[in-house]
Amino acid sequence: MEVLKIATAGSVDDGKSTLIGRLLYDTKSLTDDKLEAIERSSKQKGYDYLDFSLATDGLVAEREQGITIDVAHIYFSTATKSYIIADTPGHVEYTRNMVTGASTSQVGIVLIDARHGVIEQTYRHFFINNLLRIKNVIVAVNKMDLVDFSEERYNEIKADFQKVVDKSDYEDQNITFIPVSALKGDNVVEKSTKMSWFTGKTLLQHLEEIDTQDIYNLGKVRFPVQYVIRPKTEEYHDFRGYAGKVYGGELNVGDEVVILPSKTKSKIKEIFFYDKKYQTAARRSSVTVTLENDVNVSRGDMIVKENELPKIEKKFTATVTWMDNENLRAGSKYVLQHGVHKVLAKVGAIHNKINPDYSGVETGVDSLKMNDIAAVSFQLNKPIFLDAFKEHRTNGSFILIDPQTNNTAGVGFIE
Ligand SMILES: Nc1nc2c(ncn2[C@@H]2O[C@H](COP(=O)(O)OP(=O)(O)OP(=O)(O)O)[C@@H](O)[C@H]2O)c(=O)[nH]1
Repeated sequence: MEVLKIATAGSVDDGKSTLIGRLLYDTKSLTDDKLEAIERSSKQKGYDYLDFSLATDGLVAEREQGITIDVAHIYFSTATKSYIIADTPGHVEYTRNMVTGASTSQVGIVLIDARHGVIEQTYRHFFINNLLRIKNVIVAVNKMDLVDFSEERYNEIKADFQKVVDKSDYEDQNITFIPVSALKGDNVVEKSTKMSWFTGKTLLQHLEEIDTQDIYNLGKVRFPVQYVIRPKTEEYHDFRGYAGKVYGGELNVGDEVVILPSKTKSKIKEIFFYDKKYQTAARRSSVTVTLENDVNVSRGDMIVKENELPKIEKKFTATVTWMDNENLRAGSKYVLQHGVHKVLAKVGAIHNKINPDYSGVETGVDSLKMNDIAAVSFQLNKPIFLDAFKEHRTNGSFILIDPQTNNTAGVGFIE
């Protein structure tokens, strides 16, 4: 079954929990005991509607206790797809959580309270969706019941949001606006009877119809070798397999390939998944391949197609989101982990700090604090095989590790 990963972001009280609760409720994904708890609590509180905030109560409880949370993941499925929702809090101090949540998502939901319209946080949420090249963004204008389901108000918000979209440099992005009432259930799973002026799909219908093929088939194939398999048994004496995960495209038997960094040429001879042989290794599959000739391949090498070489560089610029308590400073050193490689990286210049509210950039900055986003240049002690993040989400991103504390201190997206 297809899996669609969604990242949601909204400001406090925009109704994120309610929207997720409504999705779970209307798709009958809540367990009986959760359902009972919700009905009981709603009755106790004297509500004439269901208190969906309980559907995601684990997260809420953590938040109330002020515990630093990562990203909560919520799972549900329909007959067509399995869904994973990465639920991230929308505050500026959680920017790093939003980045982590969105970095593996294919769809972003930006929530807007219809009464308040586009606010500063809306810009930041959209910016993060753009930074991470999320192709499908759904702008859910919520609480339509509190603005009399007004088409005029909805159009006003849409026009305001469009001004932000016009500033974006990501042209292939699909942006879909949907007016909803998460609380009352309008246009989430069921079509609203109160907004006949809206002719689009409901949120779930839209999610169901997103073409995951289109999202997955991107970029060039990158096969970082995780293990070299050389069984020492007599039967397999000459066997040399290279195990790893296929990123960005497919590998086929007979493909002309190049092994990096040596740039030796070869051809894919066999593709194994467990003990069975296949003609094709699909994107994101974990396989073992063998090559036609006896070439020297080690862990950390990368197999790519002959005419699709990545860049081999020791110097590059990346957009970094900083995640550590200790500031990032120009001149300091980190361990940069890019796929299976760990190299030493020295921070060159911090070119500019980007204001995610689209108000421009700050120059002359020499340190970054937690949640800051900036263009930073790096110098490595060894070259890595990289792509620009725009062209390859996996091979275009990395993490920075503080060598003293071993903390993940930042994430980077190569420019
Ligand atoms: N009238 C109306 N109220 C809504 C709607 N959606 C959410 N609410 C209410 O808005 C309030 C906040 O909703 P939550 O779902 O808790 O908001 P949240 O964005 O998850 O907030 P945090 O958990 O604090 O981040 C609650 O009282 C909800 O009942 C809606 O469509 N209409």
